[in-house]
Amino acid sequence: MSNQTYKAGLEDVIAGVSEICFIDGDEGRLVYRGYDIHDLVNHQATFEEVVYLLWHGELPNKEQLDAITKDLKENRELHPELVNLLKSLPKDSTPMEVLRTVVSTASMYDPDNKDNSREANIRKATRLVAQIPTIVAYNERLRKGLDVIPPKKDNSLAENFLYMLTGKQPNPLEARAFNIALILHADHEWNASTFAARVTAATLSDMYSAITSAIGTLKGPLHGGANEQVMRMLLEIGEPEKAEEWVKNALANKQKIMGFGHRVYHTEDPRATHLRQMSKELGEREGQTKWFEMSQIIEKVVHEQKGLYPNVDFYSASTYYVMGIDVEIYTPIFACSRISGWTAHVLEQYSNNRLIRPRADYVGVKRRTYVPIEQR
Ligand SMILES: CC(=O)SCCNC(=O)CCNC(=O)[C@H](O)C(C)(C)COP(=O)(O)OP(=O)(O)OC[C@H]1O[C@@H](n2cnc3c(N)ncnc32)[C@H](O)[C@@H]1OP(=O)(O)O
Ligand SMILES: O=C([O-])CC(=O)C(=O)O
Repeated sequence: MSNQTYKAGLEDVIAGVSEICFIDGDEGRLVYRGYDIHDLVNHQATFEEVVYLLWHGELPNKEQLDAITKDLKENRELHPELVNLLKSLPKDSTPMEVLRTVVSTASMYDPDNKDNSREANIRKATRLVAQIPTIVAYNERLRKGLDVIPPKKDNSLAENFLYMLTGKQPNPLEARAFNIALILHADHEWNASTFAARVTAATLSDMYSAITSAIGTLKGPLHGGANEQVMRMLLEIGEPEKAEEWVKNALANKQKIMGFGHRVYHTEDPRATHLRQMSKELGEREGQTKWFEMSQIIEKVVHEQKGLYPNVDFYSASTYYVMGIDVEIYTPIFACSRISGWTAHVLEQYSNNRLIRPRADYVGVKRRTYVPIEQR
């Protein structure tokens, strides 16, 4: 074993085959089932269409889109015991801890959980995509001591999430921006959380266990947790005039700037192109341009000094902030979208399964003789 090569962090290692998502990290391209994300966004696709595409491999026709949209709408309500659970969790839990716990518990209330057929797994995936936004929005209301706002049937998934946060129907620009954000975060090949989901599924464990693994993995600040850290950084800097000096100091102190760098992209992350534009447009509309201005300064300095580009988390932070969304739920919002990709990957893993079990290059002591405790 020891003379085999390995890559720290499995960098660029191909760990399996997939037909779901393609990334060209040099060209900055992201493709879902053959469709470029720029095309999906520019043609104003809905998130529901993208969910269908990821699960089934084709864009839906009108009938198929109506059917998945109806299924997703009809499955938004949580089991009453899950609402009770949300109310009973410690008040200082983070929204990602709550999401991980409630999704894990939801498996016990899912009538299909003991059935691992593709049909049952599509029904479970539908419930997960439909209910994760409800879990996040309900918890957000409860966390603030407010009553929950039940989902509204005629809303799209994007509109409904924003509606459940405030009780107000979102304006069309916000709803469109949020729908785009959901599309952009939907899938990203074998990123850490998706890989965690696939490793769990590959033991033939159930879909909820796989998704619970994925949520725990997304939570970390090197992955989905970075979007919250970006906003905390912008809030700490406070004003555009302070941004350049702040970032230069941070870099001089070898600090990582959250929202920059990526394991796969060596150029602009194609999602950042849309999110940058959305952050600018929504900031102008809300009369809150300073977060975008600050972000632009940070982007320039980090690129000049480190040659790094913003990733998906950088401009999503200021976009959500000017939409009035609390920083604490930026990573759960990522999960509201990525659940579409996670479930697509779990379905793909089951359809062509092999246990995922790599080896470690053991570099510890090879052989020792047991020493009785009184002689140590
Ligand atoms: C949805 C997502 O998961 S997107 C990623 C979200 N995460 C973040 O935004 C956190 C900040 N970024 C990072 O920590 C990294 O860029 C990662 C984890 C995303 C990718 O990491 P890796 O591919 O392992 O790159 P690695 O950490 O080895 O960085 C390579 C070099 O760039 C530097 N670098 C990478 N990212 C950053 C950053 N954000 N700020 C400052 N320097 C950075 C590293 O310090 C390292 O420099 P060195 O060679 O002088 O030591
Ligand atoms: O691909 C990755 O490493 C991280 C990720 O999930 C993304 O960028 O969306």
